[in-house]
Order: sequence, then C-alpha cells, then structure tokens
Amino acid sequence: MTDYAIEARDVAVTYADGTEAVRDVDLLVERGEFFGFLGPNGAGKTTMIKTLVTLLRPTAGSVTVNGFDAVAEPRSVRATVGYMAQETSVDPELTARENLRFACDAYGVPRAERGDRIDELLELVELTDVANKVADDFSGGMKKRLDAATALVHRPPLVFLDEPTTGLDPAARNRLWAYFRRINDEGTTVFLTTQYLEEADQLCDRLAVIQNGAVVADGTPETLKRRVGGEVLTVALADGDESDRAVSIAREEGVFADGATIEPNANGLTVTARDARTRGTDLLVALRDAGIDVVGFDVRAPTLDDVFLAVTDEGAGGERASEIESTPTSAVPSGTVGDGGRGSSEAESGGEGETTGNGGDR
Ligand SMILES: Nc1ncnc2c1ncn2[C@@H]1O[C@H](COP(=O)(O)OP(=O)(O)OP(=O)(O)O)[C@@H](O)[C@H]1O
Repeated sequence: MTDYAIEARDVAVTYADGTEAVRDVDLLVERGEFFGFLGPNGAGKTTMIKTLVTLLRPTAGSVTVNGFDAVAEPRSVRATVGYMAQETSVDPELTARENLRFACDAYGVPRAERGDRIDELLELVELTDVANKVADDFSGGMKKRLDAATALVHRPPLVFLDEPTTGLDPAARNRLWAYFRRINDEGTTVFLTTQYLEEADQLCDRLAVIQNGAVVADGTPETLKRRVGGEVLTVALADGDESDRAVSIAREEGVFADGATIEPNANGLTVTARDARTRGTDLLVALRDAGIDVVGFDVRAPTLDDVFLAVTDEGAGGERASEIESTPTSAVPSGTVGDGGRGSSEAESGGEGETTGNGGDR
C-alpha cells in the first residue's frame, strides 16, 4: 500500500467557462501528516479540495486518495475521507445529537455502533451538555465544532478542513485547534486550508502555497521561514511620507549584505536580510544623518506572513496575507461526501462546478 494519503500529479482543473483554476499541481501528503494548503482568495484551494474529495473531476493529471483513484473509484475515496466545507452542514432545526445521527445515516455507520460513536464525538468537541438542544441556538464556534464532529462520524483516516476557523474568535479557534491536533495525534491525516497563517504555523507539519492555480512554495514551516533569507527589521518613521527616501538611503548606502529586500511600508520601511540584526543600527545612523526621525524599530524572526508575502503577489502592495478575507465559493454542504450523503454532490448533480475535459463532472 502506498505511503501517501494523497498523491496528486500534474493536476489541472478548468471550469466549463474556461477558468483555469488549478494547473500542474503536484501534491504528496503522507499518511498521518498535518498538511496545510495556503493561498490568497481565488488561488484554487477550494477547487483542489473538491477535486481531492471527488466533487470535481480533474481536467488533466492523476489523483489518488487513500490508495484509490479519484476518477475511477470515487465511492471508495468518499467512504474514506471526511470533509468539513467552508459552509456549515449543520441543520439548525435538529439537535446536536440528531445532526450526528443524520450524518451516521449518510455515511452508513453500522446501527450498533452509532450510540457510542455519537457520545464519543460529542465529548471530543465538548457538546455533551447541549447534545439535546437545537443547533439554531448554538454560537458560530459551537456550530463549527458540530461540523467537525459530523465530518468524523465514519472515522475517516483522512479529513479535509476548508477554512474551518474563519470568523471565530480566538478562544473558539483555540478549542478547534485542540480537536484537530487530537485527531491528528490519534493518526488521522489532516488537509487544512486556512487564511490564518498563524494557524498553519501552529498546526501543520508541512505546507504548500498556491497562487493563481499553481504551487509556488512548499516545505515545513521552518524551511519556508528560512527561505525568507534572514531576519526582518521594521523601522517606523515620525513622518510616513519619508518612507521612499528612507528606502533609497538604505539601498544606496549598501548597509545590508547582498540579497536583502528593502521595501517601504505604511509607517517607514521593512528590511529582510541575513544581517538585519547586526547592521540595523548602521541604518538608523544613516537615517539620522539624513535628517529622518526614527520613532521605533524592531527585529524579529520571519513568520509565515513574511513567507506568504515573499512568494505571492500579496507582497507587491496587495492585502496582507493574514488579513485576507475568504469569499465562500459554493454552497456544497459538508455532508455530501459520504456515499448516500445528504443532498447530492456537485459531481453527481453536475452543478456549479462543471469542469472541462475528462468528461467534466460525474
Ligand atoms: N464554478 C466555477 N466556475 C468557474 N470558475 C470558478 C468556479 N469556482 C471557482 N472558480 C474560479 O476558480 C478560481 C479558483 O477558485 P477557488 O474557489 O478554488 O479559490 P480559493 O483559493 O478556494 O479561494 P477562497 O480563498 O476565496 O475560497 C477563481 O478564479 C474562481 O473565480
């Protein structure tokens, strides 16, 4: 048996209107890994997830999930994955327990196992006390926890989480992180997309960054941060309008070693350089000599935000990676992945996500 939970090679997905959402994507995710898939809005993350869970058919390339070919054996893929979509699959008129019972039906969990399985999941996501309350009364965080539990009823070895914590407050987010960590510790492979780079940093063993449908970087969070090339010096000026002049001075004085990137920011400038820490004071002196007032400076190790800015267009004056807002891209409920799941999948209904080539949607 292959060691990979996900093996995607040269995958392209082109929608019927000609939009090339994903191209030449190679993804190898090992069993047991916590894998992060990052990218700006519209980069192709949801398209890729939908392809991996067989809701969309690739236009080109091959996709193997849990050892099953996604095009030839979609039912086997669906039976062995859980999918927490961006949109909630919780039925507000049902209680938490009833929602889980419904999901057990959809995923064909044997009747004899359902009671224990549901109790165990309610406990995992700390909803035991409200098990018999209707979900309509739940907070956003509680609904997300119920969504997460719903995706796990059939104990899939691989779970897809599409921006699972968007819109939650930090406490609710932390709680979900704890569940995701726990299921991963227990052996479940996790494929996560997120707009929160800190989330990816905290949780993921390995990451890929996608931009305009193509993977532009991948590796462990640490490797990617090292790739940024040094430390990050931020200088705040009394007058933000002096930023461009300060940048010219930093570049022309040759303060930093070759390979440094020196860019203006809203209040001053940002330098990423191997010698940002040791040569930072030289820059401050040069700025003072030029009559530019410095009101603050800070040197820090790179974060995934810096990686994201370095490898995507977001660095060229776009919105900051950690502030990217997500735009829901479809109305596919989470429960559609299991065979006989609630509602029909896009793939089966030939709905919103029509693709070209390979016969389009099933
Ligand atoms: N059904 C569709 N038909 C045509 N184009 C689509 C369809 N769904 C998505 N797209 C386009 O495909 C590209 C990738 O979209 P996708 O939703 O996969 O990106 P994403 O990275 O998940 O974005 P977000 O973070 O906003 O969810 C975008 O240009 C999008 O407009």
